[in-house]
Amino acid sequence: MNMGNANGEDAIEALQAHAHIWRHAFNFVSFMSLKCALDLGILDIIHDHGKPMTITQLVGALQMLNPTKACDIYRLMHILVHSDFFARQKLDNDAQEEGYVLTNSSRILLKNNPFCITPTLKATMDPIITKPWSFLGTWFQNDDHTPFATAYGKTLWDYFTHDPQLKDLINDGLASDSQLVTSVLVDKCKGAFEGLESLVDVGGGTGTTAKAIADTFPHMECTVFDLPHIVAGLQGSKNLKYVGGNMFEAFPTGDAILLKKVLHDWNDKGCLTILKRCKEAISSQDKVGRKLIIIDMVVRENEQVNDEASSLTKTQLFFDMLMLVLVAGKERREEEWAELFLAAGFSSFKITPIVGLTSLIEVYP
Ligand SMILES: C[S@@+](CC[C@H](N)C(=O)[O-])C[C@H]1O[C@@H](n2cnc3c(N)ncnc32)[C@H](O)[C@@H]1O
Ligand SMILES: O=c1cc(-c2ccc(O)cc2)oc2c(O)c(O)ccc12
Repeated sequence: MNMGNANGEDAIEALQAHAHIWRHAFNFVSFMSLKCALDLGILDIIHDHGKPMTITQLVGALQMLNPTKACDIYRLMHILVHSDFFARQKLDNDAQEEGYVLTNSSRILLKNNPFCITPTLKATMDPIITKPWSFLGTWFQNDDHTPFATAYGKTLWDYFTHDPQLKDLINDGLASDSQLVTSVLVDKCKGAFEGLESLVDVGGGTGTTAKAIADTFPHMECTVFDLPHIVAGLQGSKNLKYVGGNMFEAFPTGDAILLKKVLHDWNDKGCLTILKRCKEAISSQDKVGRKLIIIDMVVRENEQVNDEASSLTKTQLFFDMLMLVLVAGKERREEEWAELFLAAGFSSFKITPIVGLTSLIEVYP
């Protein structure tokens, strides 16, 4: 673009640039509008209505709505239709009048959907979690560990100790996120677990994944290992137990160690320490078939073959930024994983994409 001497083509380019910039600058509007729809319970109201719901019916059903704001609900719905969280449908074949219905992206947010990810979304949308993003620029210029630490003067883990509500919000979020991945895992990736007599889910949180594995493989002894305050008071079952401790020190051994969304919380140095501990733990077992199983993202940077692949990569990069802002972790590309495995002394690995953003990585001693 010629900066000094604007002509018609320059102006068109500038207008396109404006549109591009505003579209990105206002990405938060879809996010906040969706948060508002969740806060007002609009998704469940439209679902419970059972057929396309007109704006008048929706306004009538929003019992807490201040009547002076009723005329603005259509504006909220307008942006959410554009963001593909709702669609408009004719009330019936002959009718002119339209009503709102849910789309695939909003159905998964309904309370009774078994794969509901609303808790994860609520955690990510919480003002305590969104505030550190404003400190990203400051963080690049200071010595703090994370933008979260710049915002609050402490790590996310330390924040949890004085705000158990935030801890519960994030843990519920991670547990809800586990449901979908885990159900695909024990169905489509069953082979990865077959033949294992014992498995330790290190950083296993409240045990959503290990419970599903223990139920699918009743002969497998499963252990959930996490920080003492995370597993305190949790009840195991016949083939599932909880153990508290610090994974940087020691953890129980088994035929397989599982690390699900644990390594993305740590920088390379932290990951290397955890991976070396895992290598020691499975190497101490004198059996064939021992392995480390990782469930995490493998960022697919060079596969922009179509819009869907490119949008998947972009979402993975968003998560990468989330890890940078909250916990000094990162989402890794295949080459980055390979380097870590090699440095920790593993001999080989195999990646199997599970669903959407996440992959299963089997790593061999
Ligand atoms: C992102 S969460 C993943 C939880 C679970 N694996 C999942 O997929 O939902 C990371 C987990 O690592 C645990 N963790 C963090 N530091 C730990 C440590 N030093 N020792 C054991 N667990 C730890 C956290 O408590 C948390 O449950
Ligand atoms: O707020 C989060 C969200 C995630 C998360 C959710 C869904 C995914 O598919 C991947 C990651 O992970 C988090 C995390 O690991 C953490 O330590 C704190 C917060 C979050």
